[in-house]
Amino acid sequence: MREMTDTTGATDTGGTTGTTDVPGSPDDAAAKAAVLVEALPWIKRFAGTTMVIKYGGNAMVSDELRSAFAEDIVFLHHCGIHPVVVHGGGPQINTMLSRLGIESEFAGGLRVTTAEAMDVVRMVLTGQVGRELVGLVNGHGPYAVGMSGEDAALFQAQRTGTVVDGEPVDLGLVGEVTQVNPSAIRDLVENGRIPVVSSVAPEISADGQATGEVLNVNADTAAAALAVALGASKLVVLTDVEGLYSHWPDRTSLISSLSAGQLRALLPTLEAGMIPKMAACLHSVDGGVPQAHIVDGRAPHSMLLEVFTTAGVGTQVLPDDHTD
Ligand SMILES: Nc1ncnc2c1ncn2[C@@H]1O[C@H](COP(=O)(O)OP(=O)(O)O)[C@@H](O)[C@H]1O
Ligand SMILES: CC(=O)N[C@@H](CCC(=O)OP(=O)(O)O)C(=O)O
Repeated sequence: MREMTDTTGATDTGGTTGTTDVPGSPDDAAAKAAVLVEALPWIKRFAGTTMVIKYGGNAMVSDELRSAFAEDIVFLHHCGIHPVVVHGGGPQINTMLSRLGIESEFAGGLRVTTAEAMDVVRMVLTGQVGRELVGLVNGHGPYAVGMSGEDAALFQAQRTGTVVDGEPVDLGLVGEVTQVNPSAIRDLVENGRIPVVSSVAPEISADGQATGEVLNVNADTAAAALAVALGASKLVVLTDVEGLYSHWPDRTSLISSLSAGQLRALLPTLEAGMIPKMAACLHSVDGGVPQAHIVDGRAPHSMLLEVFTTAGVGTQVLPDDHTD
């Protein structure tokens, strides 16, 4: 098990093919066999469990990466793991908003969302990004089913604001998931499907009434709420950075592993997109998910390295009382 350490990010994935191995040579074959054998304990440990994989918009930057992501998801599925994908799409929303001439700003890592922007958020997440991921996964077989938090009452959300420099900020149509009804996700998983979830949610008022509005939920926050509700064995968050840095942007300060308590202490010092991301990891671990991981989605197949190798990659968050 990794200790809380700052590393340079160099990771021994144990058994990857050496550059000196000649393809097809006995050494090359032995190295490949070692990689497969190393995966065995992890397959045994996680087969039959549900993993929530959050795919950030910044990690979807090329066709190659998106295809590799779909392969990894199908790989998990065929190892007997039940992947549930929650996707983001922040940069894709930005592109559409600017194409339409709609201004957009962020506060505390969350989009200040007007009614006009909300229409675009919903359209891009459910109609564009989600559809594309469903299509890529289904290139491998009839697995993926797209859903939003509005479908089968998956999520209910209440409006939330944020605090920047001690001042409260009104975020408009932004929500925090207050209720998850995972029965539709469970039905899909039991039937061999891979749910692909967009993070918009119907609004519920403080007295429990549906308001008829739809709220924009940060995808990290939605993924954490879903991981807790599903009793997931892991939350894996794919983003555009190697993991959490204790002294961002000092690239020598990558944290390979930290406890929930250590993360709680670090959280007030974080900035930008890392705030909802690390708050989501903390929420999931506090809610009973045994481990949460931040992984660099720009490195093809980084998720497979995280799940199936001993050293893992990126940053992992563990409960305070973890034992192994
Ligand atoms: N302490 C930190 N460690 C790592 N990244 C950080 C940190 N603080 C801020 N960041 C920034 O947060 C970004 C990831 O958040 P975000 O852009 O919202 O990703 P995503 O689209 O995957 O949700 C990184 O690319 C980096 O620029
Ligand atoms: C409230 C809020 O900020 N919602 C996000 C939802 C998409 C998202 O979270 O996408 P990434 O994971 O790619 O950042 C947004 O509007 O950008």
